[in-house]
Amino acid sequence: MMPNTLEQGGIAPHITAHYSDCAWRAMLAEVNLSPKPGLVDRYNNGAHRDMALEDFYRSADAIRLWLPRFVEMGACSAGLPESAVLAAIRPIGMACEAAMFRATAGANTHKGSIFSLGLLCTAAGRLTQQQKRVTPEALCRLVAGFCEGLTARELAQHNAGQTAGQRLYMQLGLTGARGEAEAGFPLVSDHALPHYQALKAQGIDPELALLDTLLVLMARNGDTNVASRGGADGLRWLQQRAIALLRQGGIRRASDLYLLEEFDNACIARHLSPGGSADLLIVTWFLAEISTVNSQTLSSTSFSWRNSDDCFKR
Ligand SMILES: CC(C)(COP(=O)(O)OP(=O)(O)OC[C@H]1O[C@@H](n2cnc3c(N)ncnc32)[C@H](O)[C@@H]1O)[C@@H](O)C(=O)NCCC(=O)NCCS
Ligand SMILES: Nc1ncnc2c1ncn2[C@@H]1O[C@H](COP(=O)(O)OP(=O)(O)OP(=O)(O)O)[C@@H](O)[C@H]1O
Repeated sequence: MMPNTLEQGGIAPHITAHYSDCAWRAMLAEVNLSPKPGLVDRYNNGAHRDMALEDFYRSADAIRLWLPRFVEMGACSAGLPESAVLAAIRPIGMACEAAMFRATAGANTHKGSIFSLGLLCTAAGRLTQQQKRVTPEALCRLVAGFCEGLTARELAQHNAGQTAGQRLYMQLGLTGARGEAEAGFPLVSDHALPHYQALKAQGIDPELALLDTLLVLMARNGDTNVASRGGADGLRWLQQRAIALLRQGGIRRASDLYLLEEFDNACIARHLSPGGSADLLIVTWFLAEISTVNSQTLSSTSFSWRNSDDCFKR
């Protein structure tokens, strides 16, 4: 199914394109970032046997077609209570997920990213329609509003144990992607985003800053991807290793990258991949990019973004 064009709820097309392109570039920035522990990147497929870099590009391109629909739905539903919005965007999320699985012949490349970016694009559409400033704080607060009660509804009360996330809530109490969204992405807003921005302000190369920020997320995140493969022990091991690397000084220079290659090899040997932290890194990049764009420029200019190849070219 191809996405339908919805009535735009009054948002100029270039603004819809800006937020959806930002989300698409966030996915490319994450997957191109290398070397990442356990994850698919430009160097290898990490601890994954069913997907490779090209699948991520195909997946991101398939998702790209659906991202404007989230922004538009956010604008169209701007008069509804926040609690009604998730139900309005779920069919778009499901269709986008189906498009991702078709593009990758069944591999789960971006399920968590669709969920988080879909919510953020919807929030951007709503704020724009309401003529409010689109800031990281406002976006995260709105996502929390859209997801209020989600953990209780889908994990605590009606948990059929069908998905990895539901099973891990029953086994370990992890709330995964739902819990992070419902809390307004606190790992991103309180830790990853300020960390990434502070490193860049110190003049650290943005790619190294983003790799260090991935470690910050891995050190704290109750990642259901890691727990579904390695259980509580695997999650603890991965968090401890990220904490140790950060305590040693983290990733500041190109000469530190071998530490991530060693971490990658150890993750591959244990068959562990921090997919949830990768998703939160995508959220971090998206919010960092949003906060650098002046909203007045946005309302008067037509954007032509860089080609995907420009994202973290080596
Ligand atoms: C809520 C979702 C993510 C449920 O998936 P599931 O039950 O498997 O939960 P789980 O928490 O394991 O999340 C799935 C993915 O999220 C990511 N993830 C895992 N842990 C975390 C974490 N702590 N923080 C953020 N993301 C995480 C991973 O990539 C993982 O593969 C989602 O697939 C879903 O319901 N999709 C339907 C589409 C939809 O609702 N769209 C509306 C909003 S766009
Ligand atoms: N670069 C990346 N490499 C791997 N996973 C990523 C990357 N970026 C994001 N992810 C996230 O990780 C998830 C994929 O993880 P995983 O392969 O463990 O899931 P699965 O296929 O459902 O489980 P399994 O492979 O254990 O059967 C996706 O939902 C995606 O959002």
